[in-house]
Amino acid sequence: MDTIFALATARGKAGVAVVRISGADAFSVASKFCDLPPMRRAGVRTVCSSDGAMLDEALVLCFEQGASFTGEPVVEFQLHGSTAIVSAVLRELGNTCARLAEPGEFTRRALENGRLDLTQVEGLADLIDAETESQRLQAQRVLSGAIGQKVDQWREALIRAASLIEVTIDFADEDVPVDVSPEVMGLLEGVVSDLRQELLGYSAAERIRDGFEVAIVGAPNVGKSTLLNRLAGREAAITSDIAGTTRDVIEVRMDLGGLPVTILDTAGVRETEDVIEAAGVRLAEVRAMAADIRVFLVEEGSSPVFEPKAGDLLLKAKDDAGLCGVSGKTGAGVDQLIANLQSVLSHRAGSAGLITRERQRVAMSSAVDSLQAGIGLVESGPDLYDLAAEEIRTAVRRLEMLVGRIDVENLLDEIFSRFCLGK
Ligand SMILES: Nc1nc2c(c(=O)[nH]1)N(C=O)[C@@H](CNc1ccc(C(=O)N[C@@H](CCC(=O)O)C(=O)O)cc1)CN2
Ligand SMILES: Nc1nc2c(ncn2[C@@H]2O[C@H](COP(=O)(O)OP(=O)(O)OP(=O)(O)O)[C@@H](O)[C@H]2O)c(=O)[nH]1
Ligand SMILES: [K+]
Repeated sequence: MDTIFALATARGKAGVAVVRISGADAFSVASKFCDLPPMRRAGVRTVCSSDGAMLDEALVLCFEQGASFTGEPVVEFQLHGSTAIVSAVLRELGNTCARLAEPGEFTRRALENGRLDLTQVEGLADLIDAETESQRLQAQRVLSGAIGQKVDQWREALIRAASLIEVTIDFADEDVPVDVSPEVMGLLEGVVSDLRQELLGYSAAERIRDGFEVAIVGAPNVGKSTLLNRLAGREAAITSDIAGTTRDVIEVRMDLGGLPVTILDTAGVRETEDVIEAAGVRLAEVRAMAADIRVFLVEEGSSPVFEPKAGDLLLKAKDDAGLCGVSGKTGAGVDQLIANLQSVLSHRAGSAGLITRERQRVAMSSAVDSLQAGIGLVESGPDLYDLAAEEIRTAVRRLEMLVGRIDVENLLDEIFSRFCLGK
């Protein structure tokens, strides 16, 4: 396998830039640039090009095979974070037998060497993307390997269930010594109930990953864009006293007490002859209905533009004193609105479980399907035990796919192409 290298830190000026080399030839490649310090002991070294010219005074760090992030021999050059130094070092590395890594290739090697399972790889990708506290905590839980640990327990229970059944099949026409079905049913039902519990936490976890959506809705000119701008702390949307100003859906991403939230400003809802405005109104309704919460701005004496759902907030519009509503203009009531949104959303976020991706959900729910089929077959009696065992083995395979132990080659390109270079 090739020895690879890449800049591991972000491109551009920085205090320090880390260039990582991984692969069987990492030490011989790196030793062309300087003497290598002992394993896992940072050493200050003058890093030189092949013609002996100094490139940088750097910290150098070596990791031995089997005890590095990738599992391969790894060398890190911790350089001054100068774009010129980084370019020179990468150029010189290109003249060795090593080649530039593809995005995610270090992590791919960590997966191939069993340092991480596939869910951990996904957790790592989410950790790199995490922008809020809830995203960080969720990604770290997944990166810790918690899903893999559960899969190991479930797998053990299912393999025991399958082997109990198989013993019975082998006894076919003779007298079966004991009825295994109670124990088998107990094992299968236990796993199904655990899997169902995990599936219940998916939608909240997926929200934490992608962000919750809050739509501001109301009649034209009630002050939706002004409120959005107040929440965003900047002029994200055009405001004016002309009704029908906003036509597209305007999105502002915010960190609401650690939760990722996208606030949507939508077109004011009214009957209109203007075809473009009418299209905006339809879009507003569709997006607002799909959001997690709607904030209705309602003027004195009017009613909400459409039926609120449970958990939606109804506020008096343009309540400049903030007595029972909100004013984007003065800011009155805005802190209370933020607190209310935060409380509703953190309640929903609280039900998040371990699985955060559609791929993981599909693997788990197809395992549940097989196990339910298996349970039905076990209930029908020993004649169908061979089919039941087959369903249980299918469920085991689904769980092994979940952690990437089997059948994932076709998923990897897709997963790793989204990684940044150097990860
Ligand atoms: N400089 C640097 N910082 C970094 C990384 C890196 O690669 N380089 N990481 C990259 O993502 C993260 C740390 N991840 C790592 C995970 C495992 C090992 C490692 O060498 N593990 C060995 C030894 C453990 C030990 O010393 O106790 C092992 O598990 O056998 C290194 C980095 C974040 N910070
Ligand atoms: N007094 C008062 N005026 C406000 C408040 N919010 C907005 N306005 C004014 O009301 C007018 C409409 O505000 P916008 O924020 O554009 O209203 P909108 O609901 O986004 O309007 P559309 O995009 O047309 O649906 C502007 O002239 C604002 O300055 C408020 O809280 N108090
Ligand atoms: K307006």
